[in-house]
Amino acid sequence: MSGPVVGIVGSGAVGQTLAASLVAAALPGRLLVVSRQPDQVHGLTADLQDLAHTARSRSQVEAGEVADLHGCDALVIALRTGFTNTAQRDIRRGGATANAPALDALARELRGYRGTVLVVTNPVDLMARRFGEVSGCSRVYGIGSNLDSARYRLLLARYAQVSPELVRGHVIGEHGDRAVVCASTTTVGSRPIAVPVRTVVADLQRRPALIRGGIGRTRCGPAGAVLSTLRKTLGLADGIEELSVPYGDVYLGIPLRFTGGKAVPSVPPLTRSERLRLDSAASSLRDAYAQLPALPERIAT
Ligand SMILES: NC(=O)c1ccc[n+]([C@@H]2O[C@H](COP(=O)([O-])OP(=O)(O)OC[C@H]3O[C@@H](n4cnc5c(N)ncnc54)[C@H](O)[C@@H]3O)[C@@H](O)[C@H]2O)c1
Repeated sequence: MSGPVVGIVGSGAVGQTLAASLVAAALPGRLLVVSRQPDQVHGLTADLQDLAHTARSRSQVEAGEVADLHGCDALVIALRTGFTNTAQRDIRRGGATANAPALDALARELRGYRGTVLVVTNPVDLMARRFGEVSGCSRVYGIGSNLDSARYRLLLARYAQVSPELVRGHVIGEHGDRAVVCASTTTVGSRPIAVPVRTVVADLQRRPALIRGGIGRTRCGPAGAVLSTLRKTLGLADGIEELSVPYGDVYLGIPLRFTGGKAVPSVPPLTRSERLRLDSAASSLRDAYAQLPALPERIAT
């Protein structure tokens, strides 16, 4: 076996699609799948082993327990506890109260873990912060703003009728209703472009609903965002990912430039109104974090 060892926690829509993407790309030497439902994990593991064999992938796939995750180079947390999301606005924040205790329990078991942790569980900016604070892990990144940014570049390329590779631009802040479009620094073919911000924001907000309406859950986009981030964090590729990391006293999405697996913040110059929107996202996330269920006394940080 050669190649990094990657663990996935959660074997639902995102976990399954991600696992299949990783095996098809032959990124992990070994892939460990951990979840709450043993039947689901064992079924998925067998299916992925079939994929590895048919696609001639070198990835070995195994079911594992949380304790086994300490041996991984990178972990992806894509769990979702059972709850009904009734939120009409701030939909991703609807899972905060339900998911936080599961993240806490996992974080406690992973104290001392030294690898990379990618948090996918929503609301990702709050869950990444919670996981980072409870576990003490230093390489915790929330996935979401890079997916927003990829969608943004795709939509702009369609408006401008150019290839998406020609579009440069970021969506930062919250992976949610307070995402900030960095319109002032967006370029197409190295030239500034007048971004139709309202149209873009409306289209960005509609896109997850469009996907959910058709296939129940978003899964392929997040899987791609994780795959791309794993390559950067494991030092297999250099480049920029917009990820949720500590920003002042909160976590929110900013561009990080990865070189050889090491990240340096690379926030573009912001106009006054972009800066105000980012500050507003930070303030709202700070308030929402304070509303999360309290940590048990003995582990409060
Ligand atoms: N950040 C992003 O860009 C992004 C995109 C899409 C989805 N998400 C989020 O990812 C999460 C997963 O979404 P999904 O559609 O795969 O959900 P899902 O309900 O299909 O799957 C959730 C999985 O988590 C497992 N699970 C539940 N509690 C667990 C625990 N305590 N320990 C281990 N496993 C546990 C379940 O058994 C199930 O396998 C959700 O929070 C969703 O909102 C984030």
